[in-house]
Amino acid sequence: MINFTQLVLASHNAGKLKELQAMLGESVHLRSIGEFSSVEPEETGLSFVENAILKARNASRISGLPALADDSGLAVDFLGGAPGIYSARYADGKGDAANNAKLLDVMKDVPQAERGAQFVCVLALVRHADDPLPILCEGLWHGRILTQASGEHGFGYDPLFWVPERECSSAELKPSDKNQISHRARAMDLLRQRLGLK
Ligand SMILES: O=c1nc[nH]c2c1ncn2[C@H]1C[C@H](O)[C@@H](COP(=O)(O)OP(=O)(O)OP(=O)(O)O)O1
Ligand SMILES: [Mg+2]
Repeated sequence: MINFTQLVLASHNAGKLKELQAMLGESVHLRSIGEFSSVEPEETGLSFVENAILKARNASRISGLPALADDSGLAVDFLGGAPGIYSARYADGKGDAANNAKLLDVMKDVPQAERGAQFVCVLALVRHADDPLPILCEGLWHGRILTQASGEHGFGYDPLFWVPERECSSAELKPSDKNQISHRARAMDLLRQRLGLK
């Protein structure tokens, strides 16, 4: 049984921490791995699943506690699923603004009908660093890539992601609304079911 009062989030991304903590509610306190180490592991996997497990094991090893990791990204149909697991590194580690500028540029002549994309989130939970049976949950969120940035909320590619069911960008959604329908919300819903938290 996992002691949830001491669950470590294997992420250095403040946006993820905020969203995941809001979804989990007050019963579980997520501690950031940043409290234990500022060194980020190299994400050497070839899939979201591999990177999520790698990050969870690393955080559990460093903290000595059960760990939850989130590996996520944006898969653009026109780009054959890129940037995918490389979403955070799309503009060579120059950050969200540079990633977004590069995506807008690459997609600038692509017609509406071919601008489909999905956000992907894989959550991995390990009870300890060598856990042979990580819990894995995946969530997808379908939308389209906008031709210009819009909205101030969220993080990452949110200003470029059109949400058809709400007719606005992901960065225009109230955080509490994004947290009900996003790829991360879907993955977290499955995780809560697996853990018997709902
Ligand atoms: O809801 C989202 N809204 C907008 N953008 C998002 C979202 N979810 C993931 N993304 C983007 C951000 C980053 O470019 C990449 C995740 O990369 P990813 O390696 O999983 O996270 P990260 O490096 O920021 O933090 P960490 O690895 O420490 O958890 O996908
Ligand atoms: Mg990362």
